[in-house]
Amino acid sequence: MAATTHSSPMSFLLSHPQPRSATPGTRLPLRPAARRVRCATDAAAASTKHRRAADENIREEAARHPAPKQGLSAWYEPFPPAPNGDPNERYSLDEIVYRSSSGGLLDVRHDMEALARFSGAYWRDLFDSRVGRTTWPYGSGVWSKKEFVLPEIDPDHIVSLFEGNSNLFWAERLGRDHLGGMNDLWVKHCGISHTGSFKDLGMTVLVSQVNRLRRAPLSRPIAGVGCASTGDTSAALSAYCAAAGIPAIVFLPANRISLEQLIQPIANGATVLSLDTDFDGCMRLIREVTAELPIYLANSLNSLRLEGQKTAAIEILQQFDWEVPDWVIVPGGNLGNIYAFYKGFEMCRVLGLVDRVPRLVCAQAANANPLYSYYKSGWTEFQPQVAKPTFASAIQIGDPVSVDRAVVALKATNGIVEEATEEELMNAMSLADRTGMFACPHTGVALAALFKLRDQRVIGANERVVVVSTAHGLKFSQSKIDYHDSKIEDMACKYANPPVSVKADFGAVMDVLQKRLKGKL
Ligand SMILES: Cc1ncc(COP(=O)(O)O)c(C=O)c1O
Ligand SMILES: N[C@@H](CCOP(=O)(O)O)C(=O)O
Repeated sequence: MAATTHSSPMSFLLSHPQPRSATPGTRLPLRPAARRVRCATDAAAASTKHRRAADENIREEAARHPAPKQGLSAWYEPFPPAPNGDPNERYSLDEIVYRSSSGGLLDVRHDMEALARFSGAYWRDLFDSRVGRTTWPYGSGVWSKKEFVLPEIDPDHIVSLFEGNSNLFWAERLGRDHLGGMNDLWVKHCGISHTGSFKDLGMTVLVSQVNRLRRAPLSRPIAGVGCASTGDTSAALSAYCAAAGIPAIVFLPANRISLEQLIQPIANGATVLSLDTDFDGCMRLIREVTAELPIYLANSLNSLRLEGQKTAAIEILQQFDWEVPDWVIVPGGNLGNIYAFYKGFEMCRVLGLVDRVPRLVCAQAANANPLYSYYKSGWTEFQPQVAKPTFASAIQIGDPVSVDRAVVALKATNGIVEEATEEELMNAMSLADRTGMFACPHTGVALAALFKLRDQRVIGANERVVVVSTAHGLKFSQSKIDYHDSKIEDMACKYANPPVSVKADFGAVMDVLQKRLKGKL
């Protein structure tokens, strides 16, 4: 489904004006008012009583107050445990290993007995006490749950941009006016985040562990960190590596990611390879390359990532004051995230922070729906596919690495898989925008699944539902431009709202406005 280039009222949106810059060599004079503000601020700072010495930073301060040792630990185990495999197969998180001895997936396992020495109420209170602080590293929504993530990592090794703590938005109008009077519909805005997607949550964990491995005493010879990407993993990897001073290498499918996503790793100084293949092809290549070169693999095949991503589930519980929603709807591509959500909810259940888990829905684009087809076959036959282009370009994935993880998550939560056509996902996204959001097409996929499940009466009007918004809509502005331009082949673009070209003349402007406002005045 290609959008056409042409001249129209929207075409001004296609050319980007150059930002104005000061003439090279000229220095902008510091205005006297600004100078005054600075002096006043300096004086205020001097009189403020610091918790730490003025020459100490928050990392150093944290090092002076080490958390008490709680005997917690985590390691890698085969996922799922192989029936005839070695029951003792496990690896330290300090090993560089992505696959079990039988070639299967790995999972990070926590010492649940050690965690269970503390009550659910203890963990709830601890996590609540850290929200909204700047104490290193707990100002991060991920590291505020450090004990459930990487309990043993030294805070000094953590690479964090204080990610997480994202908005849980009450979608009042969307639920009430467009979903049959739903009164408890929420959108978890994981994309309103440092690099504009939920990938930040996992990347802080992975890059922190790499940082630990590279530094003394482990001093592992890791030359860089690499990933294949449909645009969001690469953005997150590049930003966290840049923050840590670690080289990043990203493999991108040429012409299949948005311009905004492409510029992110370029700006962050990553080595960007644009490859003439799709995401699945990039994934195969990065796996081969990381087996040959000392490049650490950052895709969610590496289960470290999911430890960070699972904190979004814990955060949702926390934001509802530890009440469990009825449904959580997650758009799925490589399928790590749906499992991460399950893992976060299940860990809280097992440790007594809550008493049940929500039902999960994984939503796929119909053009890239291998999990949906698998689900529809009654989980009998998984067929990888060549995914077709979709406006939800970050989930154009035909051979997801975490398919087995997704099946575990869905079976354990009495979950559902839904799909959305291009028209359904773009309409759902655009309708959500009309109620005050600025959703990305992937969120459109999840919203379209909700519309279907409401129509089928699977989800009730009074149930508490959370739709996970995985990326910021601004990363996908071209798809919105195409939609509002109504020039997408075979799509009615029901909610298109193009700008109106009007002569700069009072009468002409009045005519347009009167027509628009007819019956509304
Ligand atoms: C914006 C966005 N939404 C959803 C997904 C799906 O997540 P997962 O690959 O973990 O299924 C991805 C990446 O695949 C993504 O970038
Ligand atoms: N949407 C992802 C696809 C790769 O997923 P990952 O979670 O396995 O890294 C991306 O943005 O690259």
